[in-house]
Amino acid sequence: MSTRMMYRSVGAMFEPWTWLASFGFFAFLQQFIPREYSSRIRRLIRSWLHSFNPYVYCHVHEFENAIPNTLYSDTEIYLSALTSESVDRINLSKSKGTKTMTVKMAHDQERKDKFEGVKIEWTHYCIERPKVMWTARFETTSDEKRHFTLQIHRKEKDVLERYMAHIQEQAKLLKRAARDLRLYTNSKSQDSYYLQRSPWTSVNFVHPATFDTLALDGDLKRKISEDLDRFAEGEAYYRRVGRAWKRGYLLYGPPGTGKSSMIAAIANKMRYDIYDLELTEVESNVQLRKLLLNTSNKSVIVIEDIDCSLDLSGQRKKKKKKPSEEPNPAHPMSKPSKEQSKVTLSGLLNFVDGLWSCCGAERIFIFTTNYMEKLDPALLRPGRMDMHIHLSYCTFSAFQVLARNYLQIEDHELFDKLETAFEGSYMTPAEVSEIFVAEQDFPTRALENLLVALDNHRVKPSPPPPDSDDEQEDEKEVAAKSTKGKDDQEKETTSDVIKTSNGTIEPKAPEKQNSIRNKTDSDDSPVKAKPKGASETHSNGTIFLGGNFRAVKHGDLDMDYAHLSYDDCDDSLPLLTE
Ligand SMILES: Nc1ncnc2c1ncn2[C@@H]1O[C@H](COP(=O)(O)OP(=O)(O)OP(=O)(O)O)[C@@H](O)[C@H]1O
Repeated sequence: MSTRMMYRSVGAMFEPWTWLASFGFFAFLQQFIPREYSSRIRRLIRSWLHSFNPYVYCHVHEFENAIPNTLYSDTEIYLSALTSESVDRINLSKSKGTKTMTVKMAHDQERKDKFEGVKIEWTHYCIERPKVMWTARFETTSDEKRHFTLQIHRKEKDVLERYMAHIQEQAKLLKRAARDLRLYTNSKSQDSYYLQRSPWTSVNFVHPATFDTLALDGDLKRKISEDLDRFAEGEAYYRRVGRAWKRGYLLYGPPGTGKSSMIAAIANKMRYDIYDLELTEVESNVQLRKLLLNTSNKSVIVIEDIDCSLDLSGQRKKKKKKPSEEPNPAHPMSKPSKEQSKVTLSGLLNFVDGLWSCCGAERIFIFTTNYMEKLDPALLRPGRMDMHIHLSYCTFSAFQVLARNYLQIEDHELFDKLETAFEGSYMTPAEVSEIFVAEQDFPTRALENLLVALDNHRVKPSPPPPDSDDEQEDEKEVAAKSTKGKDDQEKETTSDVIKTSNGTIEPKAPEKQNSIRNKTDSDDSPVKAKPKGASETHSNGTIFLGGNFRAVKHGDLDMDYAHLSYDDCDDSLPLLTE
């Protein structure tokens, strides 16, 4: 070790008190002076030395009373992420099965940091101590004691508390960013489902979608991103208001508009694992609950195409079977009928916001559907899904994101033509991106092909016919109820505007706009009748309405809430007038 290094490691980096101790000064003192005097001399020397030293020192040990000190690991993560030119040695490690490498500060390395304008210096120490292991062979091993020492000017030490809180916060974010994500499935086709200890099987989740690559209306993207940030930071808030720390999003829109991509982007942003729940594989409400209990915190629980997963809309209306028709569970040959063993709507609702859903924290539930109007209103009720996010056909601004990602162009002479062509055309982002992938090296050709394709997509794709008799019955029922009580019913609205919470009104092309609806507890008032063409602002100030949306009141059982459906929904739904 060079003299300079020696000086650094033993002297300059230690506080003066430690410096003296390291030279055995006090041991020497104790040998010649009686104990009571030596400790007094120690105290005097210490205060004398401190009066010269402008710094205070703070030690963060790896263990406190043999218990791991979380402040040490947070500091380690935080400091390892700080770039420093003075670093000449670092420790690298990687565990089996992880994709990320860990960078740690080596012994005697220092890092300089600045917080609120105050300079802070850190040094890492690993002190090796020989240790005898009482094994059969009397092995001698070494035991490392590690700690960080922080040096800060005496006058500035008031920032310490805030600084340490900042370190913990940053370490939390860094830990989250370094996590390997997993994608879980409950699909039985994987391995022998029943032989596994967990009802989920998983693979590493690596998906390139991010909020930057999502082709969405910029405003919508910002709103979702901010909502997620608020949620991630919301532990104290959720505790204060007495709500479970979870959030629900319903993504709806035609196929190929980015619902799955958005789920991946959300998981990547939050660094949450994804639990892709295949509802058709779940045999009972009890099994559904078990699946929920086996999910981890910080996770996204997804049910894709919820309208196709189960016949949720019809189940509540199914007639009760006569006792003679019910299978007898006591009978040895009796098998549960398909209907009996399947998940029910109430089972699913409990899964989302029942008591069991609160066992855990930081969970995001996401349901997706291509046909919002097929969903049971109970699923749409405020409090269940906090946000309804409409992903729709590609707009010019969404196209610009795709052009940047796929063709790496920000501008082009054909952009003006394309902007006009996007109006009144119904192409999904998936269709646009397919054209771009095919011509990825020829941007001009890609844009020309897109112009032709936009022209061929002037007719709006029609919605699929109702799936089942049940559905038609449902709709008839809704229609019958709607005409009965006209007083509290809603009206058709053909407004082409969206009113924002700050009062501005923006023109919107119907069905071409991604929209978002906040569903909060204050949002449960029935939709009032509105004159034709009116837009609506909810009591919570959230925008919604526009285009040819039609307000529909669900008079179903416990429904006290109305949702807004498309203008292209089944015409058997009555237009509601005052
Ligand atoms: N909004 C978007 N932003 C970026 N890429 C998109 C978007 N929408 C679709 N794509 C592209 O199209 C492909 C299909 O999109 P995705 O699977 O996310 O759509 P979806 O709405 O989930 O469709 P489905 O309802 O059929 O499941 C994706 O791989 C992605 O590349």
